[in-house]
Amino acid sequence: MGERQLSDLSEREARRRLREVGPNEPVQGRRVGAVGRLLAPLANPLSLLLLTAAGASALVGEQVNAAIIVAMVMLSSALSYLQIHRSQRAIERLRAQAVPTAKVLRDGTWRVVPRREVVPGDLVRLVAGDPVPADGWLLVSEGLQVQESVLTGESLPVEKPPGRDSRVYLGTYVVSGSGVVRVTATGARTQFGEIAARLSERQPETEFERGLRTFSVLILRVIVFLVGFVLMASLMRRRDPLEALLFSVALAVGLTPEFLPMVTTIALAHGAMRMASHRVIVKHLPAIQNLGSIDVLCSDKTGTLTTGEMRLVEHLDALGSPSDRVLELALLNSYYSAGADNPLDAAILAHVKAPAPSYIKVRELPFDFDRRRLSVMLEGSEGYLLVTKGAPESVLPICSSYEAGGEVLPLDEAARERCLQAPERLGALGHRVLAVAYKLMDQPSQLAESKLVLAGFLAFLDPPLDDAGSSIAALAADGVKVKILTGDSELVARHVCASVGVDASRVVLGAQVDALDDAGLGRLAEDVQVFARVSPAQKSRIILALRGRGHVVGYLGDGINDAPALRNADVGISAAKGAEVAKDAADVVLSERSLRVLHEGIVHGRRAFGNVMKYILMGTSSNFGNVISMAAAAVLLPFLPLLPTQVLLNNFLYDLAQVSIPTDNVDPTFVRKPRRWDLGLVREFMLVMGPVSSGFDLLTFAVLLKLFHSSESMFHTGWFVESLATQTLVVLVIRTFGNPLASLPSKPLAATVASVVLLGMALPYSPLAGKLGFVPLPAGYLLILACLVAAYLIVTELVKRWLYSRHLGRPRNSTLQGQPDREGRA
Ligand SMILES: Nc1ncnc2c1ncn2[C@@H]1O[C@H](COP(=O)(O)OP(=O)(O)OP(=O)(O)O)[C@@H](O)[C@H]1O
Ligand SMILES: [Mg+2]
Repeated sequence: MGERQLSDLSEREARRRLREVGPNEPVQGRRVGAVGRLLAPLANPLSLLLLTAAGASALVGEQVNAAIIVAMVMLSSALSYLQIHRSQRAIERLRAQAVPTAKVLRDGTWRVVPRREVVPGDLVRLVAGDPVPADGWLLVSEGLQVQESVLTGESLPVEKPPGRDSRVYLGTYVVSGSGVVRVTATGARTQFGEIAARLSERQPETEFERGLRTFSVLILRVIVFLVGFVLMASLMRRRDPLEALLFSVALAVGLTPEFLPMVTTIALAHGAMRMASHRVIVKHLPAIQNLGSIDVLCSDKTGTLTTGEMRLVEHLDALGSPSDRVLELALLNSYYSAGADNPLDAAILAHVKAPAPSYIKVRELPFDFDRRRLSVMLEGSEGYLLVTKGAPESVLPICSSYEAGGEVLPLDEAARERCLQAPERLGALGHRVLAVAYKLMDQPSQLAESKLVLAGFLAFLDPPLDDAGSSIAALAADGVKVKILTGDSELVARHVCASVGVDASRVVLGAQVDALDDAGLGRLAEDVQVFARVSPAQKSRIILALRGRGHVVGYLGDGINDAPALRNADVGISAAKGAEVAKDAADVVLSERSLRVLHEGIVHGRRAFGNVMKYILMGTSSNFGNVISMAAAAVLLPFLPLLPTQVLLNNFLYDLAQVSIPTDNVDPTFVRKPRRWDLGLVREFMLVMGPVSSGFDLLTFAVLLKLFHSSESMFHTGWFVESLATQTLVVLVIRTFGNPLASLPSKPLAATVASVVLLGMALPYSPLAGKLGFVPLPAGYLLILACLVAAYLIVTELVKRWLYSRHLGRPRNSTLQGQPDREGRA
């Protein structure tokens, strides 16, 4: 059936059906409305508890307290909401540049529409590399082969002839050939909608999210323990139960890193936006973070190390003499094959610049990455002609004779040896080599790829990219090992890798990969930098084996054959010009395939991570220490060490100072190594820095009680100011691994920290003081306070150096923290 007779949908009818059946999404994305998102931070149990407590306070006549609590809960929620909302909007705008599309026939013209707008009845054109956008049957098929392993487990592509029984399914993708599909079902109604949805989702949890979760569990445990303890102690001291409860809740709020989601989102969004200025699109925010953790980057060769623009440079007969005959045959193969959208075929067509002789195409055995060859059967005046081209290793075994100098001779062992000389010579020069073979037949009996005549070889030049060598060196210097996983031959891989500085002293072939179990492959893959003649499934296995050894693995590739590897990597990276299915499977899409841009992305990822880590270490050190001191004081003192509202205000101001952490500068040394969650460091910070900070709090208590014989209000005021100053200023120490005087914070961070400390000091002298329960502090105390804060900062600096050197200096061997550093380099 010609395409002219295809009955298409009108745009109007398509829109009507879209309204009727809904968008073509396997699982309807749960869209949270603006109100829902505004209320989400409020729904955190602590906020609810606080609001309940505020209600109770109001009932017993403490309206001021109630108002303060409600105001603070509202303000934090609003701030969080606004910031997160802004970042998400920015990310959605970026993501809109990478929406998946499909080509449909409507109102008589082929047009590209978002894939979610495909409706039943639509005619969809599929070419190699396209994901099948919905379920349907094939009206037209030109050697269409579909990879259905996600649904059937079958790893070889399935050939789909045209016809009503020839169905294609959402979730699969076209490996070669082309066709037109009549859509029968979309979205959740597709046969495999559910499976497809599950598969198209990324791994449920990224490395970063896992880290966040374990951290949250840690914090939750501490909160439950501490708050329970304080509540019991207060009740045993027969304090007012409402006040004791409020105080405990306030403590819990103080411990909760309530701005963590906001800080994380903003930090990651910052990274994403900076990457967007290099025209790199990040599809999921956590992918940025994972970029920063990558310690192994696997990549295919073409377009990463080389320009990807193929040029045909030689055409030789089987024994290596120049021959036009081989070029003629190659032209027939390229011209009549359906998936002509490929750089090798394009190079052949471009080289010849003349139309191919006219034949009738009878059949095609399309290219696939396991056979690595492609055959077409043509009908002409001399009978039936079968032309095959492909990797020499794949074509020679199906030949029984060869052609040289116009003569056809039997291909015995000795001849085979001689025929292999030309491709070896060309491969060693870094040329990609294809073999061409043919067979003449009277009958188109079967498309048997056997007993062919080897016509000769084609050599293609694909020069290495200028900046590939320097980018690989830069990545290596920053702790990212680059490994090449190519479907090309060992010789070519060796040559190209050597020219860009990848160690190709050992090259492992696909066949050797199959002989190994996962554990063995993992060990081997750590040592070897270059894999050649690997199939898509083997690429994927190598990635999984490396991940199994505790590496965070990125995969860069843009071909159909890269899709499984992209899916299985921690971060899949594809290019805008790549196959649709590769872009679908990727987390990050580069506008140009460039290792340099990717390197920058990795640095941005580490920066974002560095800032998130600062927030976490802040919260778990001085903030944690404060809460311990409060707990201790609540037990030891005859009165509450701070009023519940003061605890909340203190925490609120402290949080405010942290809002600008995502903007902070990150030490250049920090971004020079892959960074991963190190819960051990967090825990140690908590256990060491916390008590250090409590020590200074206790010193403050002593000063207030013994030196100044403070009243209850003065005690509250004195401690409020001390605690706010210490826990806020300590960011200047924690934010850098090195000397805080040599590494300056970003302007917004410096500004928020300074304003919060000054505001805290000014409050006791403000008109609000009375309502908040503050009294002016004596000048003498302020002087001592300044000394205490200075001493505290010096001590934390020393302790920080010790902690960081323990955690960041030593070679790691645990797979959970840092990457295994086999050479033991720090
Ligand atoms: N259109 C084609 N016709 C015949 N053979 C082909 C064609 N395309 C590729 N091949 C053969 O299949 C092999 C593997 O394909 P390809 O090189 O694209 O894999 P790859 O893993 O993506 O490689 P790279 O790392 O260079 O991108 C090629 O080296 C070539 O021998
Ligand atoms: Mg490729």
